[in-house]
Amino acid sequence: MVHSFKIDLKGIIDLLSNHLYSDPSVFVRELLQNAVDAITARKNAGDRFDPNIQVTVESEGETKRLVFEDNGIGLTEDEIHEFLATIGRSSKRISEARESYLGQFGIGLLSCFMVSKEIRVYTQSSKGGTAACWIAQPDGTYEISQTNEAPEVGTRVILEAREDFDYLFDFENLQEDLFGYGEILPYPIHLSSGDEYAHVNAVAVPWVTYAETGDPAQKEQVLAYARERLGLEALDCFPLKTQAGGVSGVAFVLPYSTQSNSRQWHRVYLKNMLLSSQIDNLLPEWAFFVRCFLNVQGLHPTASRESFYEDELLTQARTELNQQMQAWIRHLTQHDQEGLRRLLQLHYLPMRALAVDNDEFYQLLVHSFSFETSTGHMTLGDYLKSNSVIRYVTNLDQFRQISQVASAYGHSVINAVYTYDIPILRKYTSMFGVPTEEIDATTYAHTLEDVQSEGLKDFLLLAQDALSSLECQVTVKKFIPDTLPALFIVSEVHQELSDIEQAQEVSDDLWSDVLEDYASELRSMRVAHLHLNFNNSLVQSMMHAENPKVVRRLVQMLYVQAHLLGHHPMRQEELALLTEGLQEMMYWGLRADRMLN
Ligand SMILES: Nc1ncnc2c1ncn2[C@@H]1O[C@H](COP(=O)(O)OP(=O)(O)OP(=O)(O)O)[C@@H](O)[C@H]1O
Repeated sequence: MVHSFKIDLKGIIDLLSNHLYSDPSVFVRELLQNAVDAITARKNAGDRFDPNIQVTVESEGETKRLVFEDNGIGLTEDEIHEFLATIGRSSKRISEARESYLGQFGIGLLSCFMVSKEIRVYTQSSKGGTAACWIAQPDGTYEISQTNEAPEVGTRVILEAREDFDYLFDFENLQEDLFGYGEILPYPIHLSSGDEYAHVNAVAVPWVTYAETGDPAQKEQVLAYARERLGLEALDCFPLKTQAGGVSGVAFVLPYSTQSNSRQWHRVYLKNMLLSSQIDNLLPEWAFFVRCFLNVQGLHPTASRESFYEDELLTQARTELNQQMQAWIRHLTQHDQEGLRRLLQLHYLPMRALAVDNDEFYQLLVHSFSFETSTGHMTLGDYLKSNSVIRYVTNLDQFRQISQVASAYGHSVINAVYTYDIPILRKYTSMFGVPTEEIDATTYAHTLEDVQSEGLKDFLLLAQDALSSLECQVTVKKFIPDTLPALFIVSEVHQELSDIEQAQEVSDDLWSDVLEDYASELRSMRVAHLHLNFNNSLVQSMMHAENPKVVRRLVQMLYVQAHLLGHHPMRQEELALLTEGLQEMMYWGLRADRMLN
C-alpha cells in the first residue's frame, strides 16, 4: 500500500516562517522580491505601465502597520488559492519565463509571520476579474473575500507589527533595509511614514553602469562612490563580466594588506536585488586583495539565499572571473607599472605566496617582484637583464659581508632572506631554465684571487699573531674594489661561536662553564677569515712597514673595521681592540706632530 506523507501545517508554517532565516528583517526582502516579480510578470504579459513600489507605515495608537504596494500583475481569486495559499507552490517556477523571476520556492511570504500576527493581501489582477482580500493566520487558516480596497492593478500587503518587532517598522530601519536590498533595482521604491518621505533608490549607482560599459572615464566616479558610500579608499577598480551566469560587476582593490588565505566577502545582487554581502564562493580563492560588487542574472541561489549552488554554471562563471582578474594583472604588468608596484608592495606576502603555489600567477608576476641585491633594489626582470645566473644568499650577515666585493666584480647577489624569496627564486629554474646558485660568503671568498709570494710569509705570521686571541685566520688576496682594505668573512660555525660568547658574557659562572665546553670545540675549527686586499694601498704600505708593533696594531684595526663593515656584533674583545687601537693611534699622531714641529 502506498501512503502519502501527512503534514502538520502549523509546524511547517512555524518552521518556514520562524526558523529558516537568521534575521527577521528578511521579510522586507521577500516583500520587495514579490513586488519586483509581479512587475516583471506584468511586463512579460505585454502590459505597458510605469512600475512603482510604495511602502507606507501607518500608526494607530501603539500599533504600527506596514503597507507594501506594487502595481504588478496582481492575483485572481483562483491564483490566490493556487499560489498564495499553497505552501511550496510558486507561479514563478511554472512560468515559461521562470529565469526572469527572483522567487521560485513558494515560501517567501511566510517570512512575514516572523514580524506580524497575520498577513492581509488586497489584490487586483491585471487580467481583470474582481479584486480579492486574503487574510492568513499562522495556524494555516485563511479567509478570502471580495474587496474594493485593492489597488487599481497590483497588490497591497498589510502587516501589523508584533510588539517585539515593531522597531523593524521604523522609518530609518525600513529605509536602510529597502536601500540595502533595492539600491540598484530599476523600479522606483517610495517610502513614507507620517511626515517622512524618501525615494529610496533615486540615485543611480555608478558601478552598475561601469560594469556594463567598462568605460574608463567612469572609473573616478566609481572610486568616489566606494569612498563615500562604503568608506573604502580603493587603490583601483576594474569591471568584471561573464557569459556564464550573466555576472557583471566591479572589483575594488583593497587599500590594506590581507592574508592570502583570508577569503573576502563579496556583495552580490541577483537580478538587481541584493542576495547577500557575504558571498564567498563566486570569486576565485586567490581574490583576497579585492572586494567585488556583482550583479548576477543566471546563477542559482540556495533556498536560504546565502550562496549559490555549486553547479557547472557556477564553475564556468568562476573560471571566467579568474581569467578576467588575471587579465587585469597582466594589463598592469604591461601598461601600469606604478599601479603594479603599489599592488605588490601592499599585498607583498600574499602575492608571493600565491606565486609560489600557482604557476600561472607566477609567470604573470615573477618578473615584477622586487628584491634587494648587492647592486641595489630591483625587480627580478631587471636583474635578469644583466645576470645569466640567479645568485642569492640566504642570510643577512652573509649578504652584508659579500655584497661590496660581489658588486665590484660585477656580480649581483640577491638577498633572499625574506619569506618566500627562496622558493620564488628556485622555481625560476624549473619554470624558465635559468640556473640559480646559492652563495655562501666563505665559498665566495675562495673565488677571490690568491697572492702567492714568499715575501708574505713573515708578514702573515705577524698578522696571524696579532689576531691570535680572536679565532681568525689572515690571508692576503687580490680583489676589488681597491678601496676596500679588508674583508671579514665568517662561516656559520663562527657565527654560532660569537652567539655563544655573547651569551657567556651575560651568564652566571656555572652556565658560562657549560657553554665553554661547546665554545672551545668550535674555537678549534677557526672559521673566521680576514682577507687583506693586496690591491689596497694601505695594505701595501702596511706589508712593508718596518716596525712589527705598528703592523700588529694596523692588522688589528683593519680587523675591527672589517668587522664593523660586515655588521658583526662587537664582543668585548673587539671593543677592547678598538679602544686600545684608537688611543694608540692618537698617541702616535701626537708624537708625529711633535716630531714635525
Ligand atoms: N505582490 C505579489 N503580486 C502578485 N503575486 C504575488 C505577490 N506576492 C506573492 N504572490 C504570489 O504568491 C506566490 C507565493 O509567494 P512567495 O513569496 O511565498 O513565494 P515565491 O516568491 O513564489 O518564491 P520564494 O519562496 O522563492 O520567494 C508567488 O509565486 C506569487 O504567485
